[in-house]
Amino acid sequence: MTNAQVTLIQIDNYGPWTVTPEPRREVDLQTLQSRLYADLSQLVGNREGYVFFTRFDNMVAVTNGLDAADHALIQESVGNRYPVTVSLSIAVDSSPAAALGTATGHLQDAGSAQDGDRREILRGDPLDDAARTDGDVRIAHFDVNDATGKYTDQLNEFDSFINIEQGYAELMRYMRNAHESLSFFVGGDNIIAVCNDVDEAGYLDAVGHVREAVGVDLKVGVGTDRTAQAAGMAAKHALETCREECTDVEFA
Ligand SMILES: Nc1nc2c(ncn2[C@@H]2O[C@H](COP(=O)(O)OP(=O)(O)OP(=O)(O)O)[C@@H](O)[C@H]2O)c(=O)[nH]1
Repeated sequence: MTNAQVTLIQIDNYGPWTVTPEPRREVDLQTLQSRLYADLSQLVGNREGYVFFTRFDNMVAVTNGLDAADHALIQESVGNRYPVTVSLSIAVDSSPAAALGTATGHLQDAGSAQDGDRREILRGDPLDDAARTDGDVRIAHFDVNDATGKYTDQLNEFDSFINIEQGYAELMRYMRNAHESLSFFVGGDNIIAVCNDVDEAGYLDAVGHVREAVGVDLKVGVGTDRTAQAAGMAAKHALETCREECTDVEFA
């Protein structure tokens, strides 16, 4: 059984900050958000986790292997580097969607995202080190078949983007509803899903659903390990096997 440790990262009181004392320049907000994501990706990545940018003001991380002290250090580091602070909430569940739901609940209980007094909350219980196994994190790395030939080299960038985003929108909803899995667009034509125990038929259904709904062809490599990065790397190798064998789904 998988045991995903998910951390919700939320910028504290960000909405009011973006308009105080008057609306801040959009380019500065975009720069702050992308730099914060880059720093978090490295801070969590150095400890074998993954961070997904989702809406930038809220980000989702898979943090198996990071304990409470690691989270506190990351929080402190952000507070020292940025004009904003972040709250972190951790939860563990065999269902990634349930883990994120629990983590979100802890933070909502502590106050609103736009509450000026709710800052640098750190809540939740990381997975006990003794309980960790090589089966804790399952990552499915989805990739569009021949995105270059079908979209990038054929269409203008915006129409390519619409096709990729429509594939993403269908997949994220399907994986969320059918498999309690969390899927994130990570650039290019790539989507990384944090999954629970989905079998081959489940992935084939997801790929078939997206093909039928919006005409986007996907393949997927699946990896399982103790940490997000190890599982993610195994998933990438499985994706290479899909390319070699011309298959839709491969497990590492
Ligand atoms: N984030 C991320 N992006 C990638 C990765 N591999 C490729 N990309 C991006 O995806 C784009 C398309 O690359 P590919 O998926 O290799 O190309 P393709 O034309 O779809 O070919 P096939 O996948 O072999 O069918 C690249 O331009 C990159 O932007 C990856 O592992 N991670």
